[in-house]
Amino acid sequence: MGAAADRSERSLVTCDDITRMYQQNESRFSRGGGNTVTAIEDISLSIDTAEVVGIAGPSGSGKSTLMHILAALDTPTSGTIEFGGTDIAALSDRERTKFRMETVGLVFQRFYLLQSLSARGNVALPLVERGVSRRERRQRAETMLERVGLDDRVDHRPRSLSGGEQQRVAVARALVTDPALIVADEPTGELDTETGKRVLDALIETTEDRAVVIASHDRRALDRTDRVIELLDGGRRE
Ligand SMILES: Nc1ncnc2c1ncn2[C@@H]1O[C@H](COP(=O)(O)OP(=O)(O)OP(=O)(O)O)[C@@H](O)[C@H]1O
Repeated sequence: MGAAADRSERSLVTCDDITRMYQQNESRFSRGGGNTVTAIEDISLSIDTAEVVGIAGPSGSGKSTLMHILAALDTPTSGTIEFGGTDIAALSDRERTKFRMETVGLVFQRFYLLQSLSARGNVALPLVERGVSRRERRQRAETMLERVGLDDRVDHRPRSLSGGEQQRVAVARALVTDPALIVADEPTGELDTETGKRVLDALIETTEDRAVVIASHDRRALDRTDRVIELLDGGRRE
């Protein structure tokens, strides 16, 4: 599908012909001389506000590469990505980091929770750099933990929580800043059916005013989305 045809008035994120290449075996002694791997090629897509979009495709098809670009963690080698009218590739690294912190919530399969902090402390962390007062941070973190069904676990450290509970803490942390976009890479990967469902409930329930993108191999997760973008060998499968 062409970029123009895939665009709508309510578009939050628009990618036009994005390609991401990686240099392999690059070293100081063979600068630019390594093999080039094209992870994604000429992908165009648009994501609307309040949409839940799945990204599917076999291993190596480019899902994670696309998710990193959608999350403004990485930029394409060519093509453009616009987020609410902002050209992401035109930002400096510092500006892009600031933009990401204000706009995107990340949920990855490895939860990246800090072991030294309680569940509440982990969820409150993104609010520290925003200058939110300690009292309000605690309150907002507890509200968010309640929303994901962990109100009885607020004082627990991550290592005393199950995998599913840790993933729900990660979801609460991604939601606490009220981001316009949630980018979730394999959020239910290692979870049993019931726990996976709870994680998805927490992610999807709150989508009235935000978009959610979920990359997954898990059919049960993809079935919960509004539509699925299928990748194959770095391109969109038609
Ligand atoms: N940093 C990198 N350096 C070199 N090649 C990379 C790099 N990251 C990804 N690739 C390559 O790009 C292609 C797409 O990888 P990507 O991780 O996006 O796929 P994926 O669909 O997420 O796979 P999986 O489902 O296994 O996680 C693969 O061929 C991979 O080997």
